[in-house]
Amino acid sequence: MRFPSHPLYKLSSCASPSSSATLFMASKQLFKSTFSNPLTTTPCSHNRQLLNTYRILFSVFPSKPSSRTSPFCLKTNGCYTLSHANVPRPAVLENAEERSLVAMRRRLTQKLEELGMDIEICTPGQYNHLVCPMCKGGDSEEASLSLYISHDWSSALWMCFRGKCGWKGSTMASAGSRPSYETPQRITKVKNIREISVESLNLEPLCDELVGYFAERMITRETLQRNAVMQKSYGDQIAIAFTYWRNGTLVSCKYRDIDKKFWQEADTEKVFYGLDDIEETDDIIIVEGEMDKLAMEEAGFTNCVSVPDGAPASVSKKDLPPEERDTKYQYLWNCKEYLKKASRIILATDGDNPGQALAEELARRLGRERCWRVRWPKKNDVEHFKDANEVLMYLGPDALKEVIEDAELYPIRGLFNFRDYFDEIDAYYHRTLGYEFGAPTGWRALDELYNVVPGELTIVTGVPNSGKSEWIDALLCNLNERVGWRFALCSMENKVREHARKLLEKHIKKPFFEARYGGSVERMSIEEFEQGKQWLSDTFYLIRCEDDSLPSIKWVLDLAKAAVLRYGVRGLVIDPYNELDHQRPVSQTETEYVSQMLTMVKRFAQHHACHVWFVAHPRQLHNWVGGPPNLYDISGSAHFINKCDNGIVIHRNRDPEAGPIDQVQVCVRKVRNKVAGTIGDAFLLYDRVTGQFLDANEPPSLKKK
Ligand SMILES: Nc1ncnc2c1ncn2[C@@H]1O[C@H](COP(=O)(O)OP(=O)(O)OP(=O)(O)O)[C@@H](O)[C@H]1O
Repeated sequence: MRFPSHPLYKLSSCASPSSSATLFMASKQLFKSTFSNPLTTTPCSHNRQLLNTYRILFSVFPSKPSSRTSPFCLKTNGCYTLSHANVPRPAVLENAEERSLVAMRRRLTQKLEELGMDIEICTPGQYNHLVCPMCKGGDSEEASLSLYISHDWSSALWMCFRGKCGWKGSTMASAGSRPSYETPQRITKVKNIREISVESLNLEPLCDELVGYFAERMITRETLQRNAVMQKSYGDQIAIAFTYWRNGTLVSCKYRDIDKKFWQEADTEKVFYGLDDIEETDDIIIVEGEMDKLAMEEAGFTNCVSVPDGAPASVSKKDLPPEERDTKYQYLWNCKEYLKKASRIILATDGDNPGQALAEELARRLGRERCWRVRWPKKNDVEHFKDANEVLMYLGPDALKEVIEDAELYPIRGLFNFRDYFDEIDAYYHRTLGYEFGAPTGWRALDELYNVVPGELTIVTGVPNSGKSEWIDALLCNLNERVGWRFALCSMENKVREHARKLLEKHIKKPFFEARYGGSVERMSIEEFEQGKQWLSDTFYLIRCEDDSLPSIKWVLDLAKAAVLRYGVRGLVIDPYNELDHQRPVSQTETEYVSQMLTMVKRFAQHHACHVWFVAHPRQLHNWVGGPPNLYDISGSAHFINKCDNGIVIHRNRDPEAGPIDQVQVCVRKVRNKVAGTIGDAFLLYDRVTGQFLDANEPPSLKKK
């Protein structure tokens, strides 16, 4: 039957004085108690039905649950409470009965464990809740499997309460008996949708006290009337009844008690609450609860619907299921005719994580391009208001209206506006990010041309023996000395001890050994050496393949990521490129491979704000006449020069007639970021004794004996 005058139903004509007296008493109950009737304590009709099924099923067992705890007693948040009491184990098996109990328990345990149930914390004679071995509790990993083990461990019966799974079965401890169970049902469709009416559900007009309850939440009598909010009596207790309509016909009803426990009429159609309000509307607001839908109306928005089932715990990682298998969001597909014309859908779900997950799930299904989202105003310095009803209650209808008017486009992954980055751009402008101009190299001549920006990639090349590795080491020492950076080193050609020697010489500015190359310069003392070792371990982290295999770029970057996260390194050296494992699929050219590899390196650099120096050799130069090579000469691909942020060629003079033999030319051949430098050549002097690089006009800081 149809609700007689919806939406013009007059609540004021509701209760007679006598009935309102009864209701007043009843509502006292409502305000302080939970319902004694188990039907009213289940959160949804589906579970209620299952409970009924259970009662019938469990009557086949001879022993009754000993616990007086209701098998499905509800926590205030609507979750089932679990009993984790341990089963007492007899210390001594005094008689045959006890021995047989232990044997049965062992056999039953084994059978259940074979089915994947972990029953260690289960108590016999009670309903225990476990993670279902079939569906693993879905995305939220809820303990959805209800397992009943008989008192004497002779049998067990189970059912998974997840709509998508529904796995159920039973088994006996007796030898030879096999468990019987049905395969999980994949789709739970509401079969045989019931025809309901206000009369058949025994719905009543709201009593004054409930109207008062809504008034406290700033929901007026007019709004309640327009939405046909009613009540239902359960013995001496009452619940609010939110009526669900489609084309003026009552299709479902959801009840709520004062503890915010919800349950819904069984076998009714799942639709949005307030569906008829969005017929033919271009703009639609979707909220997470009936109270929010009513709150929106107070702010002047009737074009609003509420989802019927609340929000998921998190966004599903799976692809969207086909419509007919999308059980959790059936209500959306059932209402698709109403939604398809909407050009703007404002997702005004709760500001908490489930609310945001719901917004994302809705946007995935409705099409992000026509979705908008709201930002709930601040409650205080740390918190925001959670939903529409909270905003209405604390800030009033105008503030709620403003929230909706200020709705912003729902973000589409990969599609941005500069506005999305304003915080970052502001920080860049005000130079609060750090190293916007790059960290200086420590050489006056070079600082004009090249500065080290976090997140950039520098390719370093030069003919063999030109001093590439030495120069990078010297640069790292400078950076550490000036700005305290630490580094991850993947230097495959260096023995660890030799690399340590080179770095220590640069740091201590004395030769490591008393040997020919040191000439008359004093060797570093044991104290200096010990202090240097401490500096080495505080400054560098080594990425090395401990077996003979070549490391892949992915392997190197994964370890570098660990070094960033664990030790806060700001730079990574990969020296040289050709010592990495470069196996590639036959279908891929070297050029494609290099491009892909450099993309990975750049992503790593940007994501972790870590500068990467990548050493690559030039290809064999047949007609080399002693000049610095070109960046396009790098062996493998032009992508090295194309993809890097900075390209540097290290070149040294080997002809005494052409100039000083210790002179090093640092050719900055590419600088993408003009803030950090420009192309040009800087000249440094190499001190072979200490491995230091010095500005050409600066005398080496050598200590003579
Ligand atoms: N300007 C220079 N004058 C003299 N010797 C130098 C100069 N620069 C580097 N060397 C010496 O050249 C040798 C090789 O240096 P380094 O390993 O840095 O070169 P590289 O370019 O990385 O070589 P490769 O391409 O073989 O890896 C070292 O012994 C180093 O001391």
